[in-house]
Amino acid sequence: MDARRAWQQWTDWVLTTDPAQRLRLSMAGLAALLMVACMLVMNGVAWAGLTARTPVLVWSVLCSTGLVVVYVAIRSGWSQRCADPSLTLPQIVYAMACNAVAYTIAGPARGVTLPILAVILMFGIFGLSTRQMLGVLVYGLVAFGTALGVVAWRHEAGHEPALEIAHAAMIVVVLLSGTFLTTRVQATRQHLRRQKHELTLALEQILRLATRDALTGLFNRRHMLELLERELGRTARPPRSIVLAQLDIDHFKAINDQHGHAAGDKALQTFADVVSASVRQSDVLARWGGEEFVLLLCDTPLGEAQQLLERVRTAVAQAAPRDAGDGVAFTVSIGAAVHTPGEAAERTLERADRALYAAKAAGRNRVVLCPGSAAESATTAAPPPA
Ligand SMILES: Nc1nc2c(ncn2[C@@H]2O[C@H](COP(=O)(O)OP(=O)(O)OP(=O)(O)O)[C@@H](O)[C@H]2O)c(=O)[nH]1
Repeated sequence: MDARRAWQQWTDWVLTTDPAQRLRLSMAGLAALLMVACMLVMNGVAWAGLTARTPVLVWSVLCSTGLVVVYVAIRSGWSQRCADPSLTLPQIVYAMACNAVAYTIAGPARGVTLPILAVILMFGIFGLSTRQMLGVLVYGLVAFGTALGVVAWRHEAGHEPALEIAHAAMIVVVLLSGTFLTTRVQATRQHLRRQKHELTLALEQILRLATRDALTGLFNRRHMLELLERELGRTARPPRSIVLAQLDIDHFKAINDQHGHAAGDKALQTFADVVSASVRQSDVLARWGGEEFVLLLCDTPLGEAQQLLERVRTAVAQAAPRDAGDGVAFTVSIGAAVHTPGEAAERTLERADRALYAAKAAGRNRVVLCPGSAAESATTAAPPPA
């Protein structure tokens, strides 16, 4: 395979692989580089005659096997079945075991393994929980305690009790600082996660306040106008049939006057619930202000809209006495207009409003449709009451 094709394949892989998986493989690659550097140092020590070559060679084979196993487990996707697909804990446990063994076979050069222990622990800072890191601390103390014991027991070349005590102290310091740093980083990450969660909730609330009516939970006028502009501004072939309806509760002032403002509020909520339950999921209902509401019916021919609005009117008349409290009954008058392609939302709403006036003038509790274009409607809509 030529270099250009290999490069192309690699860049394709980088572009198509999930970023989290790429990060896992990069981290595993970095750990592999560290192990390879460690193996080079150990083999250099052996070649320099400071220690026996065979144990170092066997150790190198074991380290390489571990690297290959981890790489295959991550690259094949197998590791994604695990709670931590980066396999941070197994990698750290294995690397520390290799490091402790290196300490016992490196002869007088065993001090070189200690900085490597510090680097291994750094990998845990972002990937391990505080509990896991405490486990690693205990495991490290046992592993390196055993390694120090083995060196002392074998009276290795260059074994100096004072030097071993210094090594032991260094190992304890490295393990304790690694654990301390991990707990600090974990606490900071937890704090950031909590803050992020709070910000998300605050943003959701701001969005709700900006787009919803506080009393009924329906969209507010401002948001409905945005929706209308977006929906009516879309061009479609053939043009879609869109109907806009204005709904106004009849004699609402009387409800407030006879039953109090709280009963009026409850009636508005009941009205919103009843109408929402009577329309389709795709229809959009908004509180326009006071006891006025606007309903957007997309992809709805006039005949179908008439049936739907009649259903809404009947549902309101039937449901109100039951849901809004004793004696609070009300009806709704509805005026609707078909949107003409290219017409501004305000114009269609004006025509729907004129139809609403006609419904009120004709005795309320009824649906009046204003079919056709703006020009046509001027003749078909009933005039407002004198
Ligand atoms: N309880 C309550 N009342 C409201 C709210 N917003 C507006 N109103 C009241 O709604 C009433 C509207 O009265 P009008 O505009 O005279 O209309 P109406 O009595 O429904 O008469 P028609 O529309 O002609 O059938 C007023 O008394 C407002 O105070 C609200 O949020 N809660």
